[in-house]
Amino acid sequence: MLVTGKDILVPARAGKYGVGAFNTNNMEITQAIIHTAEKLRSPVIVQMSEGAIKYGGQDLANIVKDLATRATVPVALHLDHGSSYESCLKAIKMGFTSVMIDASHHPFEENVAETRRVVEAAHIMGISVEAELGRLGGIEEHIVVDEKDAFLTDPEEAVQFIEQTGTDYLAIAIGTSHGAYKGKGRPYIDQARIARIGELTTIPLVAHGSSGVPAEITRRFREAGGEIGDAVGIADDDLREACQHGIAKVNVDTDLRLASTVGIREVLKNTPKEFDPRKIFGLAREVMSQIVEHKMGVLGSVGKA
Ligand SMILES: O=C(CO)COP(=O)(O)O
Ligand SMILES: O=C[C@H](O)COP(=O)(O)O
Ligand SMILES: [Zn+2]
Ligand SMILES: [Zn+2]
Repeated sequence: MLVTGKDILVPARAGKYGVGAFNTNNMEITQAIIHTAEKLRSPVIVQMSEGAIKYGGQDLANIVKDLATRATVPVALHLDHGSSYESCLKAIKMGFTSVMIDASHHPFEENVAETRRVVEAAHIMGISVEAELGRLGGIEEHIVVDEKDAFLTDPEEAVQFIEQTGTDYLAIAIGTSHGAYKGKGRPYIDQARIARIGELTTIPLVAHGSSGVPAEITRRFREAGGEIGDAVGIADDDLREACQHGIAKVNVDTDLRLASTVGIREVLKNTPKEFDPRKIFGLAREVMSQIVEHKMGVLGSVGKA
């Protein structure tokens, strides 16, 4: 069933488990996400970035909505990193049940004002809202922040921000970053900061940049002819702990990108005569489903629907 993000995330925060918010860009990714959720009786969030909307538009949103409506587990369709009020309203018009307004690169007061505007409009239509405070390290789609200049979310500011905006859930900067290169060794994730923000707040918290970049996937990627450097992601144990402290929405895109490319590369490499798209995208869908299954197990959302 198609529900709002709040319907899914409030019980997750209360029950101390995380719900995967997976980015989609096509039918196969959407199927891997929603069919796996159905199989595991897990709630799930399917998200589309503005880039995904540019690529797949209403066609893709309709695929998500259709699968969500026919699923018996709760599914939300969420706008990832909405860059403006207009972008959020456009997504709501397309049938999204949850939107993110990401004004985190603006000064605090402007972030509050822009977020408030979105919250007021979205709530009239029964849609829930994610906002962001603090900056992720690494590369965001709208801003490049040097690792050391990136600033993490201040707990007291988070409390003020939530009070002043009425946002339903809040993305916090805790050391994670987008993409396949999250640092060296075991990337830093500030558990004490999550715990402090968790103590001071009651709304669900959101972790961006939460792909695990599993070694087995990068190994297969290379083995099948792909080129990737010292890729590293967030450890499973770190995500488990974060969910104990208040993280309820866990964003994953990179892992599915890698998994689909591994599937496609393996078919093309191992069967050079193959040109049936169902074979080529079929394995990609299977590898992505395994990633989704693993993540749901780690986050503890299995059986919660
Ligand atoms: O935060 C994300 C989408 O908003 C995705 O993060 P990853 O790059 O770690 O998958
Ligand atoms: O956080 C960003 C997501 O990984 C989406 O990336 P994208 O804008 O390239 O679709
Ligand atoms: Zn951002
Ligand atoms: Zn993100």
